[in-house]
Amino acid sequence: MADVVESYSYEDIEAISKFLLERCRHRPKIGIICGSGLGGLADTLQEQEAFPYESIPKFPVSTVSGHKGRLVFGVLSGKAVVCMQGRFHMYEGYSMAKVTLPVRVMKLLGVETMLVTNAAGGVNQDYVPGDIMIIKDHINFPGLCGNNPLRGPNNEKFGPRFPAMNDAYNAKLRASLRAAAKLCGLSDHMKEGVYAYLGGPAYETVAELRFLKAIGVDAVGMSTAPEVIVARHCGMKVCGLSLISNKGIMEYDPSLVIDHSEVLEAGRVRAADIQSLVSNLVKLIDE
Ligand SMILES: O=P(O)(O)O[C@H]1O[C@H](CO)[C@@H](O)[C@H]1O
Ligand SMILES: Nc1nc2[nH]cnc2c(=O)[nH]1
Repeated sequence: MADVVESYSYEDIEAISKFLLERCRHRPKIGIICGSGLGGLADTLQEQEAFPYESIPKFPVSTVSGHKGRLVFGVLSGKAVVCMQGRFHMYEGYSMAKVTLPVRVMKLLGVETMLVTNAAGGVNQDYVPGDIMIIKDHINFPGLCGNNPLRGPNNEKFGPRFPAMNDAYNAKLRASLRAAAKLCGLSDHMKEGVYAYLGGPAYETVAELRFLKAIGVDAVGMSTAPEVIVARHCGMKVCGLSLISNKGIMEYDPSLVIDHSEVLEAGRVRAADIQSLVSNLVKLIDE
């Protein structure tokens, strides 16, 4: 017999989206997940209607600093959007079902296009803190060992048992991100590369970073891939951005350390640029 994996039924998710739709007048087709230190974007929405996670039935709560813990609806560049101002991570102790619950809720709210953002360590030696990487592809390390967010009974109402992931990050949206970067004068800071999702919460050892570099990883973090897999499974178009918050430490030099406050500081430094990049992207998205 199969072991038990935590899951939410379609009806559970429908009930959460109904709860939100009954209390909110926006009908967003665009969803945005704000990474560590990048939640300021949600504060810039016009006509905001915000729901603290504690107020939403069956929702997990944010436990990591730099993740405020609110679902914020509003208007950005003239379009209705919904932002997760704070995400959930497996290292917080949440199941994959909880980590990805908001994505399915967004699907039932009517979201068709998802922008996922994160803070990540630079593995590619050409990357410097402050660079913004358009995610071209990901490597889902926990997933390679079986901890995929789609593990467990498949709900056909969301998508197929065996979804394709070769086109996870939409090529047209990636082109729109490049165009948006040009519009706001950020082209020189833009990169495009492969994100590796590791479980965390420990940062990488030198050997792990050297391994990631050898296999073609450009940036590393502890999020994003589960959300993207679930979003693609239910047919959303997806694009992603990693703010390179720090350089991966590839040498045995104890004077070099990485700390979450450095990650949050990188977000503060680039906050206005990320906000203008995302608002230009939203302008370019066809609804
Ligand atoms: O991926 P986000 O949530 O942006 O945050 C990244 O930054 C935190 C570590 O500093 C980890 O949570 C990592 O995943
Ligand atoms: N795993 C991981 N996550 C991060 N998030 C921000 N920086 C890093 C990093 O260097 N490693």
